[in-house]
Amino acid sequence: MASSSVAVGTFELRDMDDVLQWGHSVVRIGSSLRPFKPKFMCYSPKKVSARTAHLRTLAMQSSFRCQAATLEGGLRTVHQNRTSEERVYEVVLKQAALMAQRVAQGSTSTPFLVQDAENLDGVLPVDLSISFSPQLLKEAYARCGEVCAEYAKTFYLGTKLMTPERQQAIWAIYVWCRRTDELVDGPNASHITPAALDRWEQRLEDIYDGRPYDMLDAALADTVRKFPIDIQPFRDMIEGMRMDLFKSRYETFDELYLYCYYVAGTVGLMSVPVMGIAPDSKATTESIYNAALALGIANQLTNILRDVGEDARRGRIYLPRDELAQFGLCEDDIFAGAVTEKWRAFMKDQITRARMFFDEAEKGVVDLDKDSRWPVWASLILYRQILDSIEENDYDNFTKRAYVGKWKKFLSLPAAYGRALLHPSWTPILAGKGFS
Ligand SMILES: CC(C)=CCC/C(C)=C/CC/C(C)=C/CC/C(C)=C/[C@@H]1[C@@H](COP(=O)(O)OP(=O)(O)O)[C@]1(C)CC/C=C(\C)CC/C=C(\C)CCC=C(C)C
Repeated sequence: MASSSVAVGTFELRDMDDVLQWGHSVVRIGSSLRPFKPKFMCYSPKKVSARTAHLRTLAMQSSFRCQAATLEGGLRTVHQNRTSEERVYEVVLKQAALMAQRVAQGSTSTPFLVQDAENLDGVLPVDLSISFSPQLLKEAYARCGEVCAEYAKTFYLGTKLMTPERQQAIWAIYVWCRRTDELVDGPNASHITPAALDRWEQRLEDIYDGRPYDMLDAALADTVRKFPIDIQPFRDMIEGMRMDLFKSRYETFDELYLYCYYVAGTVGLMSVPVMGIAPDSKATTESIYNAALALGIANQLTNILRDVGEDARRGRIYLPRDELAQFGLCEDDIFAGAVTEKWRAFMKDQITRARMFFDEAEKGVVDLDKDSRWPVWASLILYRQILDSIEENDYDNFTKRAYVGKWKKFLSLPAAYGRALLHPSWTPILAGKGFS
């Protein structure tokens, strides 16, 4: 799309006001009856009480009004006076609007059909004239499944519970994310330049235009043709990899939040349209996307807290410099790697914040389609336990790698399965009884 406006059905969304107005009304169509107020997380773990939802909404809307959102420009456009969270929220709104369009058209529990794409003119850049050979696609998806099984065995097993269309789509997305990550984290990372990432982005555009470069790309091209997955989260993940090329220090949590969105929050946004929303969910599409975003952020924060020592040995510090300073710490303390009382206090705060993001994510899992809940719960529970393990290591994340042992992992699976059985309509009854 070349313009800054987005056509959704018969609507033309020109700026953020339009998106807010349209999004807030449309996301409530069908099963989504409760208006959703964006609840921004509190950046400072010290101020857990946070601002009121009313103030948050007002602040967000007035800042949105001041600056018409350039949706197409994504997050690369310069946005003054807005927090990263507000900027990322624009992307959430756009994804939710796309998905809501799908909800308005019928059930989300079946794959998005190609003919539905005609009703989203301009939103999904699909070329309906292109069709891939079914045999090639079968092989392509099978290869994606193999890669997924090799890198993420437990997660792969979880996807086996999903419908064949969904599991294949998740594998294709997984493989693209893994390959993107490998560009800056894999064996050839030292040869990767911004120009190489630009080429990777061009290849992504080609995937969306129905011109895949190899068979793994073909699987993704087929997936984005079947499901209402917008290109923006994919572009943003590449942007995160660009950030990793030149940035090795983070001044504030706001900077870190943006990085976490780029490399992990995006995964949540890509996954929701495939996983689907439970037909009996009463939640708004927007709130479910928000939960998915929160899970990505929580995972990435956990990853960062686990890998402090390893990252420091590569010259990288992801922990916000201003928050370190609040605890009387500086980057030399990280390189020295001493577990002091100051360090423990700092880590406790960081862990509290990561858990807040997990809590936010948990609220949305129940609203996913029933077959998709188990792998999400499994990955959430397993990743969340890494935080417990950092505590068990007495906050020594310089020399010890926090991990979840085989037995704990094994026991988490039935726990995840049990939670996945929870029905969206049961949550009001179970809330307050320790099941939230
Ligand atoms: C069910 C499920 C988890 C689906 C997601 C599948 C998927 C497409 C995963 C792609 C993951 C990937 C390869 C991302 C590339 C960037 C990256 C490496 C991010 C880090 C992941 C962990 O990486 P790594 O393998 O290096 O970790 P280990 O060292 O082995 O521990 C991240 C930390 C981010 C991963 C982010 C997610 C999995 C997002 C999950 C959110 C959802 C699936 C949305 C769920 C919906 C609701 C409503 C809660």
